[in-house]
Amino acid sequence: MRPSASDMSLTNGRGAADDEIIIRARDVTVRFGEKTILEDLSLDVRRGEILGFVGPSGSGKSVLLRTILGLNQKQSGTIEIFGIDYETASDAERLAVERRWGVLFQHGALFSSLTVLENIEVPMREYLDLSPALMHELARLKIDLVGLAPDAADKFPSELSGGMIKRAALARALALDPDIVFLDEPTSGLDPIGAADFDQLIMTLRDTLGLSVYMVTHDLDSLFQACDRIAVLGDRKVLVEGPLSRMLDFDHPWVNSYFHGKRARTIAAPDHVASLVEGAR
Ligand SMILES: Nc1ncnc2c1ncn2[C@@H]1O[C@H](COP(=O)(O)OP(=O)(O)OP(=O)(O)O)[C@@H](O)[C@H]1O
Repeated sequence: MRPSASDMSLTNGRGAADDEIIIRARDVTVRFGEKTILEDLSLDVRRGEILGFVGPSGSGKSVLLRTILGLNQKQSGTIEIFGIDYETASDAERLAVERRWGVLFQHGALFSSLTVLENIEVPMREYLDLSPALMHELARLKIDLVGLAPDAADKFPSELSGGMIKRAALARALALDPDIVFLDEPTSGLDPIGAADFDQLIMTLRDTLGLSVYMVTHDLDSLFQACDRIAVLGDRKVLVEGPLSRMLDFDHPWVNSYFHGKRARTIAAPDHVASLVEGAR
């Protein structure tokens, strides 16, 4: 059963007890031409936590995600992931880091010409040296892990619902048994029950696999019910990070309107949480 919103206002989840920092960003500045997107930004992600990353549209959430993944250049600052600075790392170190993360890009980003099984096998082919039979077997385990029916394996993305696409993309992100997954807007486009189911899956994976989760989201339900900690991006840096209770106490116009707005008040109401739990059954 999902924890209640009031439970979630406390520091919670297995990550809270374990302070090991697996991503440490310090004083990160990213510019595109004259435009500064991130300036002296610092952020920690701890092992075993679900960190929700939120902020106004266009504030730079995707830019930060891409910068952590080494897909964007930064002008200054450092980002260590598993204690390794990806930018200055050797090829072997980079490979080792890449094998420990999985990414679910916005809209799933599955290869449309490949089946679900083949999509999940893409990272396995890239990073592991396994026989086709073993890869098939592992890919089928991932399909089961994310709650898809076995017959999803042979379907193409065009044959899947939005929720199934998210799950298939998550299965691909989990292909290498990563320590951390990066999720960019994982519940966007899902109906509330589908989104609640997906959040529940993420929480189960955190609890059973000890997975750390970095989740960019606009979804207040996810922030209130799934995230152990939240970080808010604004004014080119992390304005505040901590459990939900910290967001609720933090005095900043955007943070106030987001976490105390009408929609947030509805979500925080226990009846709403109960109805979501009931609906997800
Ligand atoms: N490669 C790029 N070149 C130039 N500008 C870019 C590039 N990538 C992102 N930007 C700019 O950086 C800013 C932040 O974009 P980003 O996509 O990170 O916002 P976001 O917070 O993820 O927004 P949303 O919540 O709407 O997805 C935007 O003004 C965007 O136009």
